[in-house]
Amino acid sequence: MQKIKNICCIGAGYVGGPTMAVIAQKCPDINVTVVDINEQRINSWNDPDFSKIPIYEPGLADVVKDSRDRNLFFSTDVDAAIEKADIIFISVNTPTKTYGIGKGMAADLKWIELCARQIARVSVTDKIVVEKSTLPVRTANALKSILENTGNGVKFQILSNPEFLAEGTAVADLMAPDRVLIGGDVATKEGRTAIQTLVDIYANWVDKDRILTTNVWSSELSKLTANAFLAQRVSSINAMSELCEKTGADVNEVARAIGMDSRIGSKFLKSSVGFGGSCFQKDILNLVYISKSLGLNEVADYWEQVVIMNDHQKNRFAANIVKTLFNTVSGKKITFLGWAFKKDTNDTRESAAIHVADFLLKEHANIVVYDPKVTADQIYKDLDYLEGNDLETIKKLLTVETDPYKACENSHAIAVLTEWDEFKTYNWQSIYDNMLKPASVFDGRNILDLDKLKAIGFNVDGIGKP
Ligand SMILES: NC(=O)c1ccc[n+]([C@@H]2O[C@H](COP(=O)([O-])OP(=O)(O)OC[C@H]3O[C@@H](n4cnc5c(N)ncnc54)[C@H](O)[C@@H]3O)[C@@H](O)[C@H]2O)c1
Ligand SMILES: O=c1ccn([C@@H]2O[C@H](COP(=O)(O)OP(=O)(O)O[C@H]3O[C@H](CO)[C@@H](O)[C@H](O)[C@H]3O)[C@@H](O)[C@H]2O)c(=O)[nH]1
Repeated sequence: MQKIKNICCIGAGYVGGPTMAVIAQKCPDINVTVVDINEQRINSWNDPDFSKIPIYEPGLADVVKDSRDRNLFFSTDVDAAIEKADIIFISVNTPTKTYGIGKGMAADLKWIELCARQIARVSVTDKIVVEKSTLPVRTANALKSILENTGNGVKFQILSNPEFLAEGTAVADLMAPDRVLIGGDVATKEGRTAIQTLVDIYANWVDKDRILTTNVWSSELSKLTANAFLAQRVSSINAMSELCEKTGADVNEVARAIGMDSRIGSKFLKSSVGFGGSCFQKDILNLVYISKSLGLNEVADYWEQVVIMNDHQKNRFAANIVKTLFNTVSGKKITFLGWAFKKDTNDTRESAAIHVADFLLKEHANIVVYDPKVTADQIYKDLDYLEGNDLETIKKLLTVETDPYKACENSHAIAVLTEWDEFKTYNWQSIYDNMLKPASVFDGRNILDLDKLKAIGFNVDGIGKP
């Protein structure tokens, strides 16, 4: 078996950065170089102040501190890292296509293909190429064709090793994963050897029973399937939340009751303003697109409903704010607590907050946002790309505060968009005293004690609450 000395990871994002930091910490004999074309991002990873690394994840700064400049390196020199690597992880973004065939559905594989062509051009020794990005099933075929047809005659083995970490718990998930999935060419000896090489790396800290090996297509499809199932649970409980509101049932009680059935399980049953994040919607739409492309229309429709339900949930949360505030929010100050798509991350991609803000801005509301980890710059960027929005107007209507109490002052209503723990510990009496009356709270995460808020004098609205 080949002794692995150098690993390269292309893409220093939410997956590449944390994943490689953990590999470097757990495998001190291997040099791990994470490369990216985004110079600013690489500079932040190399910042002498570890609190300034570009991704906020509990525990991540310490892991990076442990290995950086010892056997963990961040660089923009992609060619050099590829050249010396035995294993290359591709961990670049694969967002939904915004143009051409498959627009709004298919995964955009532009960056994946660029990586493959660069690996082929630069490589002068045999390499194992690992798909770490989430990819449509059968992408390994396209990679193989590019690597073999544009390369220098060296041999490539392609593995699929999807990442299952969730943001906010990335380090814990990487340290103790439920499973590590490795797909490869099980039909050939070289394929099996490549699979074993990657198994051996993970086996440095992951129990062998949790390392699963499959054929490459099963591995690629399992990633999309896992996200579809997880998102489906959220949409399912959110669908029930609307029914709860109409019938006097409480969605938390329903979730608890069904979750105690061991066949259903209690996780991922938290009703919310809707799921966000860069993965769920993108991956389901990709699954829908693949199914449609294969003529499986019923399969496509089944999964598309998960996204349709999620859009409905975000819309009805925003519409309920307007309705409750006497059918007009024009000129009214509404405070958003939270902007990130979930707690313990500074990631805002597809956050429900963006959608709710867009809805309320179209109703001419004045919005003030407080989020403990998201910058004002990021918030404006998130709104800038929405169709029909003009940033100058938005900046007049939406402001960002770094003090939550100030953000709530003189406001008509507070909407909780992210489940940050600190929101639970605020002095809600003092917040109430400084708001306009009637003062409303719309808890899009069901984290606040609504009875207590009601006793203070707030009008309260939770998700799926009678
Ligand atoms: N974010 C998550 O929690 C998560 C979890 C599991 C899987 N995934 C999947 O992992 C992949 C990466 O996701 P992410 O959230 O880390 O994305 P990201 O946007 O945070 O990072 C991707 C990085 O790749 C870089 N990049 C793009 N093309 C490049 C090229 N040709 N050469 C060098 N660098 C290049 C970009 O500059 C960017 O910094 C996606 O396929 C995603 O679906 C994400
Ligand atoms: O009961 C729940 C659970 C989650 N959510 C929301 O769902 C979204 C996604 O949450 P989560 O799955 O925890 O975070 P992600 O970082 O998006 O992780 C998902 O997407 C990743 C990218 O593919 C996968 O690797 C992970 O396994 C998968 O959980 C967030 O907006 C959550 O607030 C709920 O509303 N209710």
